[in-house]
Amino acid sequence: MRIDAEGLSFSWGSTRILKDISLRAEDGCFVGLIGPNGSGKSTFLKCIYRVLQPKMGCIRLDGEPLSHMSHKEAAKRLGVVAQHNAYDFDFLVKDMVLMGRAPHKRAMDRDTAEDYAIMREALRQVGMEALENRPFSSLSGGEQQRVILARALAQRTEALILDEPTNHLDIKYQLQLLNIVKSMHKTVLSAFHDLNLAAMYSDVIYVVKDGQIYSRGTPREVLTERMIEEVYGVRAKIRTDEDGQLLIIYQAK
Ligand SMILES: Nc1ncnc2c1ncn2[C@@H]1O[C@H](COP(=O)(O)OP(=O)(O)OP(=O)(O)O)[C@@H](O)[C@H]1O
Repeated sequence: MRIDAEGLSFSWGSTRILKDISLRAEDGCFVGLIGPNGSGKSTFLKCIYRVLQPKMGCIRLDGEPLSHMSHKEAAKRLGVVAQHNAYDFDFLVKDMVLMGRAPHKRAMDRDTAEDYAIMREALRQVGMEALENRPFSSLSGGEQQRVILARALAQRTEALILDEPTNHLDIKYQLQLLNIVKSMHKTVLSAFHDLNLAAMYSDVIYVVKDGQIYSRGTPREVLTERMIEEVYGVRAKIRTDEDGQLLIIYQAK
């Protein structure tokens, strides 16, 4: 599924946060979104997953305006793994993941054997199958993040929006989460702070600075010493290892 954002603008009061941002994620493409703290990455992703309403602009899924779709219809097509997972009620892990099935059901439908099978498969994919009966609140931050990914996987959407999905995860699970997502060949739009991870997993990277797109292209085109200096104010060296992987090495001064 292709995701297009065209001319998105968003303000908090009189402060303009997003200034005419356009982005395209082609079908099956992993798009990384990078930029400094406060540059507008989360705000942009929230406009896509409809927590925020852009002041101007249009979001289309395969050409169809998102604003014409019901929330349920959109949730069948877009799954979300966001940064903060605060819930007013405590749920069991299995119930959290079963919530991912909701867009595929009517209001009072019971969970079917197929829903349970999909829930267990999703928990297995993130290595959490042994914890299905634990209260979500009793999990560590990283375990919670993996359950949220399992819920998005159980939703069986064509596209995933990831807002700093590896925030609480140790390096093994950062790589595991991104490997799982990458192996599914879904359309992915993911914010990253770690530029080396962005380079490893993204087909295309958009750089956001002050609510605007500063540059876009392949990791090799975008992740330059000049960009890192101009956008982050940090000196870095870009190297390529023997496997052709880009390496960003930061300079202390
Ligand atoms: N409710 C709000 N009211 C006013 N300003 C807000 C509100 N929420 C966010 N902002 C501001 O919007 C700007 C963009 O925030 P956003 O969370 O989109 O940035 P980000 O690029 O995702 O940052 P980070 O990398 O730190 O997560 C920031 O300056 C932030 O302070």
